[in-house]
Amino acid sequence: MQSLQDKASEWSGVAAGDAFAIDEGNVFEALGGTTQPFVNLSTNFYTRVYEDEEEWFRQIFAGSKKEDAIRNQYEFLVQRMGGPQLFSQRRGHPALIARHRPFPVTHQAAERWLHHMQQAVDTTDSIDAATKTKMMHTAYFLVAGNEMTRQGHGTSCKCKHGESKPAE
Ligand code: HEM
Repeated sequence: MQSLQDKASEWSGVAAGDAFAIDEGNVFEALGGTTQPFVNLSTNFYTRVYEDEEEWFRQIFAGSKKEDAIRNQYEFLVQRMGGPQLFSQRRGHPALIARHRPFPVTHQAAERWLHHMQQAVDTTDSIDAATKTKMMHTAYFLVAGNEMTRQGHGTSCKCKHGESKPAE
């Protein structure tokens, strides 16, 4: 039987090894050991989300204040990229699948999320090119993994996430 990781690779177009490249070094330290690059990235990302021209997408985030969403995300990213455990200290275990259960994370929403994250990553100068690629690989992989744990997703992904990846 195909493992969850194999499926995530197939659906996201990202090899499992590439998805975990983020763990090869300490990204937090490599970017200077401060929260600033992650604050910049999350602010950039959520500014795009909260100003999205697509109302159906904006609505998914309507229950959260932008500043709170930014903080939740950057604290998670700092921790995931090898920095202090800011997210867990304040919010507890990340449990991202459970935390996303209240939201309609449809395939279309996942595509839109990735689109904004790609744009945010591309326009955040405090992150170097190699790290940008690694971060997006991980994001594609996570989104694919999240999708397949959702009920009712009986068909496999027909779109090629890999095609919209940044050039390497
Ligand atoms: C697939 C598309 C996704 C959608 C539509 C989505 C949507 C949301 C929404 C509506 C929230 C609540 C905002 C808040 O109050 O913090 C949220 C929170 C969050 N999301 Fe996502 N998300 C997606 C993918 C991801 C991915 C790939 C990651 C991992 C990098 C992620 C990480 C987080 C984190 C850390 C939080 C804060 C959770 C908390 O503190 O309760 N999300 N997301």
